[in-house]
Amino acid sequence: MSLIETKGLRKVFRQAVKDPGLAGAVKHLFTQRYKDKCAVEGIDLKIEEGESVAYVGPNGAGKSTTIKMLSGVLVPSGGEVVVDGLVPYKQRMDNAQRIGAVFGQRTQLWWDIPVRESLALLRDIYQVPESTFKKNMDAFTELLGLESFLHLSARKLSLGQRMRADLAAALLHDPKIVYLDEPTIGLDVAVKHRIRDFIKEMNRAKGTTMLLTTHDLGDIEDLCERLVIIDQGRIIYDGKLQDVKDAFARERTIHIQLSSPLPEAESLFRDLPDVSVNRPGEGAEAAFSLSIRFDRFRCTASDIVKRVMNRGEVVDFRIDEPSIEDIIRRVYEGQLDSVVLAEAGKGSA
Ligand SMILES: Nc1ncnc2c1ncn2[C@@H]1O[C@H](COP(=O)(O)OP(=O)(O)OP(=O)(O)O)[C@@H](O)[C@H]1O
Repeated sequence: MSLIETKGLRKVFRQAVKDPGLAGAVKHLFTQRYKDKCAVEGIDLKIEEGESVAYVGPNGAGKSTTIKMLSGVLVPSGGEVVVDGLVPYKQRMDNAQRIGAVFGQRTQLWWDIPVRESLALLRDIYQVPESTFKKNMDAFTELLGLESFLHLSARKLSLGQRMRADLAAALLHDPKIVYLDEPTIGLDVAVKHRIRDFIKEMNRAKGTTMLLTTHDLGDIEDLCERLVIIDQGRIIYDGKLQDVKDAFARERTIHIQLSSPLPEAESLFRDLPDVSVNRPGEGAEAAFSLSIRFDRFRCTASDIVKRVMNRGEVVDFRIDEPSIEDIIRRVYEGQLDSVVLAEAGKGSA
């Protein structure tokens, strides 16, 4: 059995239907109307020990609801969920010992006491042995740079400091699984990198299984090999991040710097389909540089560079990798349907 396994997992919320304005609120007091909102609609998910999985989707797709069911906060309306052999909503205390959770929008630290004391309280709650506590505190203090604000209360922390303290709090008891809900939201680039490095290190050194929800595509590319895309409560893609890139980002661009101008470079590629040549920059600079776009399934980067090298001296070149950002945006916008995505997933799993 996988470390995390769900079968047909569902969650239906009962939502109040109110007419707008004060009149609507008053009317609702007397004649209550409700509708069912299916937030998660039959999720089948298997996550193995040590995996790092990105769980992404547009706003309202059902990501947080899934994580809340995995962590035992919400009781499912249907289906099955087993995490490390436990049913989270039935065995909440045992489950809590094995998981850690970071919610970017909220903190689990006590608002008015110094971070150092919050962490000591968590040590007692989770009954972390003193030697583990000390080892983890030393490692986290260094990796996350906690020293300068351990004496401050959570109330006084900046967002980046708070997030680093929250990560330490979530991992203090060496959980097998960590749920990260938007762990880098609103952070500057330097703190983001620090947090990503820390997550990678925990996954690498301790084999911690990570399930990450994020709208930050840098997080996904940096931290996860597996991508699960959810939309309207259903999984529409589950496979390797690289497969999605391969299927939808066929286009590559090689930027070449030349030692002398190369006129009519277009003629070098006449026999190759789907190759186009641009000259970035202005004036003299444009004469020395080429940007060549090609379909990597129809020809290779070395084909392109070789042809240029036969006619001129190449000083430098770089290849632009496809960005996952555009692909996921297209999925969100419904441009790529589930059939096409399923095709991309063949060969993963
Ligand atoms: N407690 C609740 N009561 C009623 N409806 C809810 C509740 N929690 C979530 N929902 C609804 O369920 C759907 C899924 O919400 P969820 O928070 O899981 O989405 P999400 O994918 O995490 O979105 P986001 O990226 O915006 O955080 C939404 O339509 C939301 O309005």
